[in-house]
Amino acid sequence: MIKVGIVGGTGYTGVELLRLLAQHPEVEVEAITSRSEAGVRVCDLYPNLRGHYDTLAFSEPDADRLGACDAVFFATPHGVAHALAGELLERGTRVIDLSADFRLRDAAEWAEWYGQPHGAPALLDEAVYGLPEVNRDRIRQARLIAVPGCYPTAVQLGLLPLLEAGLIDAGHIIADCKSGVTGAGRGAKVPSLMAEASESMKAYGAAGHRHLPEIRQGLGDAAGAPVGLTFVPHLTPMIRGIHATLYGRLVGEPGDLQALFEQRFAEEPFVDVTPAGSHPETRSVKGANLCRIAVHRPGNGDTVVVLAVIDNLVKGASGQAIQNLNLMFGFAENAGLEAPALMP
Ligand SMILES: NC(=O)C1=CN([C@@H]2O[C@H](COP(=O)(O)OP(=O)(O)OC[C@H]3O[C@@H](n4cnc5c(N)ncnc54)[C@H](OP(=O)(O)O)[C@@H]3O)[C@@H](O)[C@H]2O)C=CC1
Ligand SMILES: CC(=O)N[C@@H](CCC(=O)OP(=O)(O)O)C(=O)O
Repeated sequence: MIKVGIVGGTGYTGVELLRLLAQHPEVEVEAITSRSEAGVRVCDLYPNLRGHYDTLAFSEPDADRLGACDAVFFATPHGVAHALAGELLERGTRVIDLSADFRLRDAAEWAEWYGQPHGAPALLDEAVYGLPEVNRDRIRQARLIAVPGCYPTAVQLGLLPLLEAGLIDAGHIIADCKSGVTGAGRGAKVPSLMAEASESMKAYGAAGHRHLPEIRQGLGDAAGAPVGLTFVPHLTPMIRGIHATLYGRLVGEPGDLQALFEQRFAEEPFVDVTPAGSHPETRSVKGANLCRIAVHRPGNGDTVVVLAVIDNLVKGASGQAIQNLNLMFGFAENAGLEAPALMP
């Protein structure tokens, strides 16, 4: 058994880590932090966890307690992991950061998009981008993981086969994405109110969202050259889920696209290429650490359309974070992540 800590345990990704880790055979949650709920028992705030963590209580973030853990997850707003990660690594604790603090390789680009100076540029060289479908071997050796964002996970997985094979024009890619409201976190915000978000749908960030540089970085690696990407996120009246509709212009004759996708992900435990002609639904991945992908070529023309769905809190955050932990510690990659999706 290893001991883990969670910084930011009251938020949606924090409690999702707890839900998934309750089924993990190799992990014990040693510490969970919250400044606002310190002293409160986890099962009193989250009744779904009654019977699982009955003695575990939130505590103030404390470097000594966290530093006694084998690994610490940061499920916190941007900037928090910058301040604590270096000290934890020095104590021998591995760090898995669910925020964007270590996702961009360039500290100046991070500062530009996140509106504050990068707080730990010296750690960027060793941070590994935690997308196992691309970086599995590096993740196994890593001490510091930057878990990909939710939109970036769906968009990159959906486009990797096409870009790696050089089958689409990398200069003109479109990612039209929809998210459920838990993507905005648990903090009270007017756009997340039921009366604002239900029975309606809106785009946001069309002129430039902070996930744009992260997605461009990953797709550029896959293509071997900078990519041109239009990314437009939308807020939809779901609790969980990301739906990405991805458009690329084919260059030349692509062959069998269904076979290409099936072969690319044949060995991937958490990517499901759905049958030709299918349209995966967000509810088919709800609660599961899974990306389901369908590929279409309308009218046999020169546009390829990829549909990718994930649960933003699982493959888009906490499940993917645990997948990284499993690789780092040599556990079965699916430990704690075996539950199928919740339907209906
Ligand atoms: N929601 C999603 O779908 C996804 C979220 N992420 C990222 O994961 C991170 C967490 O997201 P989410 O769970 O939605 O966020 P929430 O807003 O729901 O929760 C944030 C948590 O961080 C704690 N916190 C806030 N400020 C600090 C601080 N300065 N020091 C220590 N703890 C702090 C809060 O508790 P308290 O204030 O009591 O200490 C709370 O527990 C974010 O970076 C988010 O962008 C990534 C992928 C998907
Ligand atoms: C619906 C909603 O507001 N979504 C969030 C992104 C979700 C997310 O988790 O972003 P990170 O992974 O980078 O933290 C947003 O658009 O900012």
